[in-house]
Amino acid sequence: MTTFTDRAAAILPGGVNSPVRAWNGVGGEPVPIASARGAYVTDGDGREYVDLIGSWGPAILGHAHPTVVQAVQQAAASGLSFGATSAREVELAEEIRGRYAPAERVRLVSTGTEATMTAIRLARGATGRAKIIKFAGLYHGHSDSLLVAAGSGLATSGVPDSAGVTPGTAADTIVLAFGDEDALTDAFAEHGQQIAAVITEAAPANMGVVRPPLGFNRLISTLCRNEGAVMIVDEVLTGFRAGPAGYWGVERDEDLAAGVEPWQPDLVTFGKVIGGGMPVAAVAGRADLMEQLAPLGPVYQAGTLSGNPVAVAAGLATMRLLTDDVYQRVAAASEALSGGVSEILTDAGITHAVGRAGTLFSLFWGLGVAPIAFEDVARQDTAQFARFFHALHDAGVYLPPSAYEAWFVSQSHGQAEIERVLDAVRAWAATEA
Ligand SMILES: Cc1ncc(COP(=O)(O)O)c(C=O)c1O
Ligand SMILES: N[C@H](C=O)CCC(=O)O
Repeated sequence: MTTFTDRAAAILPGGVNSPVRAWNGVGGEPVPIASARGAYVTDGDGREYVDLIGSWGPAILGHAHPTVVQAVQQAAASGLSFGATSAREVELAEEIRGRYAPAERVRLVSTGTEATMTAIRLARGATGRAKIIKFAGLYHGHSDSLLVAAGSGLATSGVPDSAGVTPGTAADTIVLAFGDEDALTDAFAEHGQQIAAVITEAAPANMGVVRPPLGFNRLISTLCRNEGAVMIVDEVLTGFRAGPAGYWGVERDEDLAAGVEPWQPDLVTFGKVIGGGMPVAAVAGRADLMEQLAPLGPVYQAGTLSGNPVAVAAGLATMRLLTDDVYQRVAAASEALSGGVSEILTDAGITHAVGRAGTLFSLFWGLGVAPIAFEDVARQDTAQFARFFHALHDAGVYLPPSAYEAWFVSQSHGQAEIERVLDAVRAWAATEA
């Protein structure tokens, strides 16, 4: 009998439309998902799972929030796409700037990949320089110059560089170990006048979740300012999820509490949450840089469906629902789940570490200390994670099928869902110990 996986694999390369959806990192056949509501996804056979993928980040309110669904339905009834600016695009951009002050100007695009690609082009156009610095294990989407030593699906596959990226393109990308202050300072000493930008995830979350070492983001900001380079902070994943003002906001609040002037990104990229599950992303930042974009400036960027009215309606409704109460519930779920899982593993003598950045977290398998650099992340026991993944899946919990991805909770993950996950972890730990 032909299975769904066979049918998908016969038409979609690898059976998927994005590699992280395949189960290459854990083995086995992915089940098709038919629907999602709140903290749950349901497969084609009607089996329900507590969902910890959350569409890889957007579903912070839980799936199919009625207010968001209604906003989408109303917007769709008024026309699917205009190809001209509409009021909601301005409102969404204002909503972003109202929560994230360095986003002085905002250009809406459709994917995080477009946002980071545009940010790089803008930095190069504004500085007249070619080289960029990125950190090993961090993922910024799939544009050529960023597909070097990348995290997420590339780390999962064990092949962090992509075929098809020319040596010339890759040569302009300098790769450094995340958190290595000396390497960063040396790179600026050697290439200072050639460096257009440093791009970093506000907190890495595509090689597991890594809290940046104290002062590392500030050092990037200082070196960029001193050398005339652009600091690009990628908040596609962390933006409006790690905290109300992304992970930048977490560090800003810590700085303010310590009486220190917060550092500022020059450019910042968003995606995921700002689209509420629809294709919306953004590049934003300092007005003088952003005004280098066409039609004001010489750096070209465009998109037929950029600022699509239906997608923007989902993003705007989502952003407007993101109250302090939502963030408190997400933080409580994240704390209860990460703390609960860790306690069970510790009691069972299973070596692990928890990586946390704001409300984001992931587990590192076989490592006693949360890693910072990708070379340490890569020492994880991925075989143990694969056993864990399948045991939880059998028990009705859908984890990201990779040891290199964050676990995504939402405001809908309450006590019942957390208990269901912890029961499944307890049962697995008893067999594994
Ligand atoms: C930090 C980060 N940047 C960029 C991207 C690319 O976004 P997209 O998948 O929407 O192209 C992702 C996720 O995919 C991401 O996590
Ligand atoms: N880790 C990726 C983004 O954050 C997962 C999304 C994808 O590549 O499909």
